[in-house]
Amino acid sequence: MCGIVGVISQQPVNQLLYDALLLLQHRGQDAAGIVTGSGSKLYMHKARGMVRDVFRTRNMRALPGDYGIGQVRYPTAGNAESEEEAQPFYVNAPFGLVLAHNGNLINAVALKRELFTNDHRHINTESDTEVLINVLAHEIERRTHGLPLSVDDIFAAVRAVHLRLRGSYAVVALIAGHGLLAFRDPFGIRPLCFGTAGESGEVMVASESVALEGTGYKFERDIAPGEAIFVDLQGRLHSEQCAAEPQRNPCIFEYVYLARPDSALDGVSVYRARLRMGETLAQRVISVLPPSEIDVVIPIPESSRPSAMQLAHRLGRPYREGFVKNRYVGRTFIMPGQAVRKKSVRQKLNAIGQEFAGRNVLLVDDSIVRGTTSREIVQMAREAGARKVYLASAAPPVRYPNIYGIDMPTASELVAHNRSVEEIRQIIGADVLIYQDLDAMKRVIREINPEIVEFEASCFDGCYIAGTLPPDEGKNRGEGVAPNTGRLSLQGAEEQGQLS
Ligand SMILES: O=P(O)(O)OC[C@H]1O[C@H](OP(=O)(O)OP(=O)(O)O)[C@H](O)[C@@H]1O
Ligand SMILES: NC(=O)CC[C@H](N)C(=O)O
Ligand SMILES: [Mg+2]
Repeated sequence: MCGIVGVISQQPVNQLLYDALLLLQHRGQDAAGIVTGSGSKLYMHKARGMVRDVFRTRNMRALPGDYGIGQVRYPTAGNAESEEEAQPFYVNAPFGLVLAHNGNLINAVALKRELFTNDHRHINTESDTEVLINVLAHEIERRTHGLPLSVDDIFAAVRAVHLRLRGSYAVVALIAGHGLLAFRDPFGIRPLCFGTAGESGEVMVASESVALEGTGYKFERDIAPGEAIFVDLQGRLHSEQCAAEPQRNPCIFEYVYLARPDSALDGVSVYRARLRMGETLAQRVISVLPPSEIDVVIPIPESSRPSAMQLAHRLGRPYREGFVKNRYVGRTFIMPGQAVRKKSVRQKLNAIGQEFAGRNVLLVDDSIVRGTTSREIVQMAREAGARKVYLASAAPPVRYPNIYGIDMPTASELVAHNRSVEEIRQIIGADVLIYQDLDAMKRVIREINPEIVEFEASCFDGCYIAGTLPPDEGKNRGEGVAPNTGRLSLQGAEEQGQLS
């Protein structure tokens, strides 16, 4: 996941984009970038770091204009350390195009090769997003060739883009002097919605509804899977379904962890989904442990709170805040590198001794992925004097890699991969370990919006609806993964392109 935003206004948009990115900061902490447009001139600033660090006053002053896009990055392809891979990306032809992307392409290596051999386009970084912008640019260029750009050309280009890309992509792009384009992959894996403000048709597109609400925009609707919308500089909104067979399969992990609870994605309030997950988890707990064995239910802040609260309510046991979160430490799961993640758990969370001393505690987390948090937390609960430490996860075991925009690309790093619940329990060191049931979780979220027929839930069920990595890349995954990061790498694609 990453956070993306785009806006067309009649006023300067630099502060608006900054504010929206701050509201999306939980989706990406590694890099941030904004591009604004004034007439047909584009202005860009992007760098590694959190929003507050990347944009100083002088940078903000250098972003004039009344339309723009922004991104906060959580790298899932290429190199987290590369400043160049911060988004948005820019290509000068046709017209001047900038683009920001949330998601992950699984055929980026093949596309890079194709772009080089057939389209004579050079990709200079390891980022799949640079591939994406070049595919879009090529498809727009093919349709215009020196002629003025029409809305039909734009939608025809998006249709062609859908045919070439595999994987997940929610996209915002500016076409200099023309307007704002946004589209979502045919499965709608990553979220994207838009809202309006004022009488003059100001439009904002964002990954999550919280970015609209927090900046004074009225949520209009989600962008449908496969749909594209184009807003011209006068604020006229055009939309078209550009995929042949769209189907709504939102990523279920957004509801578990990625999104903010005060957002609604694809018609589902994330907060409500988390409360319901707490209810189904309570049923699992009751089937394993009599509630009388539990003295207190304690959430592992931040994301597990709604589920833990509802679970405690269902069990009729007290809910207590046993861990205090240092608000100046970011989300640990989306930090790059295991060493920094491990260190950050202790920096981030501290136990309140009296909530643990002599008690049987049920700790609740939203998910257990690498097990970094759980291992540390269980140990901290014991150090604080807990008699028994039970652990419940509001998500099912994460057993398979995610290749659609969550940075868990290798199975071996997942604590639940190829392990029984008992084996995981021993590794984590809990007295009892209880997981959510996948079907129950899907059912309760689907009850909130029955239009969602299926979810993208590959990290739980190993089913990859938008395709898997090609066998050679799968085989080379160890090598095809950038050193120390575990992320997919595009290295070598160009050489192969040159040879063919
Ligand atoms: O098993 P792990 O690999 O440790 O990953 C899972 C943990 O990481 C996340 O917390 P994070 O600190 O990122 O964010 P939060 O404050 O939103 O809970 C998630 O909420 C779990 O607590
Ligand atoms: N998490 C994401 O959405 C990542 C976007 C893109 N694949 C990148 O690595 O920059
Ligand atoms: Mg957490």
